[in-house]
Amino acid sequence: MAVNSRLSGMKDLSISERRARITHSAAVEPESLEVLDPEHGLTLEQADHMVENVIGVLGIPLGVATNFTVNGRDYLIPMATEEPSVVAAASNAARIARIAGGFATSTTEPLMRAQVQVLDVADPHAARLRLLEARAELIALADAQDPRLLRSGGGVRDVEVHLVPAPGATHVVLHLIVDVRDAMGANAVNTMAEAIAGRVAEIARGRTLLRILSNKADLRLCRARAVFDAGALGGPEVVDDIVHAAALAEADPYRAATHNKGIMNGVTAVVLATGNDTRAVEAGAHSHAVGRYGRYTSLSHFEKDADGNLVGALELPMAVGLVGGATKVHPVAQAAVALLGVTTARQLGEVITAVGLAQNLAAVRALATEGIQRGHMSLHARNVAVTAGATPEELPLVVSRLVTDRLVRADHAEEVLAELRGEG
Ligand SMILES: CC(C)(COP(=O)([O-])OP(=O)([O-])OC[C@H]1O[C@@H](n2cnc3c(N)ncnc32)[C@H](O)[C@@H]1OP(=O)([O-])[O-])[C@@H](O)C(=O)NCCC(=O)NCCSC(=O)C[C@@](C)(O)CC(=O)[O-]
Ligand SMILES: NC(=O)C1=CN([C@@H]2O[C@H](COP(=O)(O)OP(=O)(O)OC[C@H]3O[C@@H](n4cnc5c(N)ncnc54)[C@H](O)[C@@H]3O)[C@@H](O)[C@H]2O)C=CC1
Repeated sequence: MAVNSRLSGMKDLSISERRARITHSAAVEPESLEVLDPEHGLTLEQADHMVENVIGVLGIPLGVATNFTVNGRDYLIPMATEEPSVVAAASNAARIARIAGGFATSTTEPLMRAQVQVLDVADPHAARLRLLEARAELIALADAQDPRLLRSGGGVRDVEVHLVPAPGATHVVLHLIVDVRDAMGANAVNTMAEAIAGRVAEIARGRTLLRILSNKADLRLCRARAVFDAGALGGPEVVDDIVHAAALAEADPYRAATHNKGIMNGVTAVVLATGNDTRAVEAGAHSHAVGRYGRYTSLSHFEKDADGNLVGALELPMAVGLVGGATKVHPVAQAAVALLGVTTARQLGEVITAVGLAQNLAAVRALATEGIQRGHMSLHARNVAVTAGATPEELPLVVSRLVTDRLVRADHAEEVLAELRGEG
């Protein structure tokens, strides 16, 4: 069944009504969403198998972003986040992108790097050539570690040898370039790196030290672009101002860090929802933000097209997988993957990149127009009211007062509560 992600008014529904709309609009059975109930999600026993010294599990809200079209196909996007307005913002931007056909995405092959560091090499330049001469032998040795990966069409694709000038010596660093197919790939490439290290030491005539993947996944890139209709954004001045805002992020690292945080609001939420490694994706993104000019800058770009509409473009390293890691063992992650309906790691990475671009656009549009506080803080007001002690019955009244008074602050929430309760 084709998914229809154009769902309006989800915010006004109860949780069970939202679930009913989702199962009606996507190819998932209602029972598959039952694991989203806290009492049916990750069990203590499952958690105890995942990490060490387990004493409990942490619940994070799982929302669904609507309106996404990627490469002509609709997706409902599971997002795990503690931050208010993230899911709303992604849905809002996807709604605008949809007018011009949604997001177009592409990806490289899923290539990860593992590094093998060699120390105490007397002749680093000659050692580099000796290692490159042994390319076929090293590839065969590494490939022999992972027959399942080979059967899936993956395996080592190349060997590079970098000479890294470091204090006191030149380090010889061999890179194994591995096609990890649908895995995130860390365990797969780490096993290979450890397996070839002895032979690398012999050939280089040195001592191997670190044998680990690089989180600078610069050969595993996902790209997303979209046209955002000028009228739906608020007019030509808004387009120009978003371009001005993006220009500051390109030029100024103080702004770039916040701009990129806005992108990661979306990216990390989907990475987490699907049980993937958030730190790996974040490390990759921030190293990519330094880019080829050696200066930290924005990951995305916004420009005005010939028709006066806004065009957004985003490229990100994307080390995510569908086999291995928590994705396969966490029941909620499995439900999230089923809801997304992705079948390859590359497809997952492309959708995540589209979400990153949407998230970025929503935030920058808010900043370039009314400011972040109205949209974000009116949703954050619920947290503030609960923190101040509002009961479920008092909540709507307190939230509405905080928003109308444009004072979304704990002290004001306490004042409003005292007033409501006839105190003071
Ligand atoms: C918050 C909005 C979307 C309101 O925007 P709005 O224009 O008031 O929204 P609306 O009521 O007209 O609704 C438009 C659509 O937005 C979605 N939507 C709207 N409200 C909800 C809701 N409650 N629950 C679910 N979905 C919602 C929904 O898709 C809805 O369509 P509909 O369903 O009506 O057909 C807008 O102001 C916005 O996009 N703001 C940006 C918020 C944001 O970026 N938050 C992230 C936290 S701030 C941060 O960490 C990053 C930052 C900002 O520093 C990054 C940077 O500096 O670049
Ligand atoms: N620096 C980092 O980012 C590090 C991350 N990790 C962790 O490593 C885990 C991910 O490692 P993985 O190697 O992805 O997991 P994994 O080792 O659990 O699964 C990958 C394996 O699945 C098999 N496989 C089956 N079907 C496949 C297919 N279609 N495509 C690819 N492989 C297939 C292959 O044998 C492959 O080696 C994550 O939990 C991550 O947090 C571990 C060490 C360092």
